[in-house]
Amino acid sequence: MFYFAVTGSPILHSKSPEVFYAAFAGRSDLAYFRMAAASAGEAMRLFRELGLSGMNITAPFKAVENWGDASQTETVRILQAGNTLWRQGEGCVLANTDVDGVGGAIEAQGMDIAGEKCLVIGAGGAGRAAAYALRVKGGAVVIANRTLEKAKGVAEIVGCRYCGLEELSGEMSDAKIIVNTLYAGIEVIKEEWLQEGQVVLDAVYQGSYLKNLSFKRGVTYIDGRSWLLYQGIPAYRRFVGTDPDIDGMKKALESNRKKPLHISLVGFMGVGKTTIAPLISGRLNLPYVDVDQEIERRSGLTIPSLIKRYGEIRFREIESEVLIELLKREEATVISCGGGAVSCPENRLRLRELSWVIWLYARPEICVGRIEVPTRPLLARYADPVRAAGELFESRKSDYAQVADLLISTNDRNVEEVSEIIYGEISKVY
Ligand SMILES: Nc1ncnc2c1ncn2[C@@H]1O[C@H](COP(=O)(O)OP(=O)(O)OP(=O)(O)O)[C@@H](O)[C@H]1O
Ligand SMILES: O=C(O)C1=C[C@@H](O)[C@@H](O)[C@H](O)C1
Ligand SMILES: [Mg+2]
Repeated sequence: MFYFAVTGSPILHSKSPEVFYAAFAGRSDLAYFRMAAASAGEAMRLFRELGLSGMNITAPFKAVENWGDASQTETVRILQAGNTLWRQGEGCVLANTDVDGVGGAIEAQGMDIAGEKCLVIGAGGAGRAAAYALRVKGGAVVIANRTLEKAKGVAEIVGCRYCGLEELSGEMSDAKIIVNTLYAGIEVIKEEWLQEGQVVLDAVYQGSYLKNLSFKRGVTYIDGRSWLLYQGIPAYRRFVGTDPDIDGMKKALESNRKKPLHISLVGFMGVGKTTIAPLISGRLNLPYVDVDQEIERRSGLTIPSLIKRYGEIRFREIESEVLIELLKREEATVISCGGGAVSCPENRLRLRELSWVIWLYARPEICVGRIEVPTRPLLARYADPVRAAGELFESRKSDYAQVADLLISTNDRNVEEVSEIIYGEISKVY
């Protein structure tokens, strides 16, 4: 099994998993998920700990100083920013496929960049890549940023002009290609500054104000999905070593997943599902149900005595019935699952269809440290429960990875901190 992820903050909005699963074209040995992280350092630790083969990196983690250990491609060295990390031998390589993304998205519209004035707004990792891509293709580039020093720094690297945001209206008047790399919600372009014949490429791929403005002004609008596609193709080649299903990727980008109603917590035993569910429920003002507690309530037996009396197979059937019934509720609910619920394919299918699936992760030895091993039928019989937990986790890892919308590590954070991250991510998409 090979594991891939996309990391950034926020990250739940990312369409990279949809695009990569389409590119995988049904290969069952590849899994891809979103990884929440407080810093690039945390993302790198998780990359190693989870044995990932590759990772896409989005804002705000693209700066090269975050990925000090990785060797760099020539473009990364020039731009000091990267978005694609993969394993090579004992080490990792960092590349910048945003450069391909910008060129590909504009050229797919049949547009020539050479000789055209190009205005790039924002001087973060994506802005740098855009300015460089346009410059390399012969565009006359200007980079605009709120902090002038940052724009100046990029201009020096790329060999282009720079300006502050107060000069935007003037610079836009004769620009042909305008690239927005600012976060969704930051609106700096006024409608009257746009003119017919211009092309706007947006890094944002959902709910950008520029889409509507461009439509009103007769401007060609290319949304971030096209950029995502053309940066994803070379990233896939590096990750997998073969060509992706590009038509499948395009279709995946065009289709919008129906927003699920519920929020489910999955993950290994002791990771914090039961403890964190009521905290999220309080934050989002939604009811919560813990599947294990619900089974105990209905059966009048504790989970260990239920397994002892009827066996694990029967327990799994009951768990599946209860979980699927809860997922079919019409009222949005926070559902905390038992650690093994994801092993059943039908459960995984339903979880994905009907809920945002949050994978709470902690190293197996941390999980074991949090539980009372003698009360756990799946671990108590082993002389070395940490080792047994490690093996059980490995055997379920692909199930968690394939079902998860979002991984959050509980290794080094308390339950309130975990709950806040989930709230922050969910409240942006819910
Ligand atoms: N982030 C954390 N930091 C420290 N302790 C934690 C953390 N998360 C959970 N715990 C503690 O670990 C123990 C196990 O947590 P909890 O019962 O919520 O796990 P679970 O994921 O529901 O496990 P299971 O799959 O066995 O039901 C509890 O005592 C809880 O207070
Ligand atoms: O939203 C996303 O998933 C991404 C956006 C861009 O930053 C890309 O550069 C990144 O690789 C993935
Ligand atoms: Mg529990």
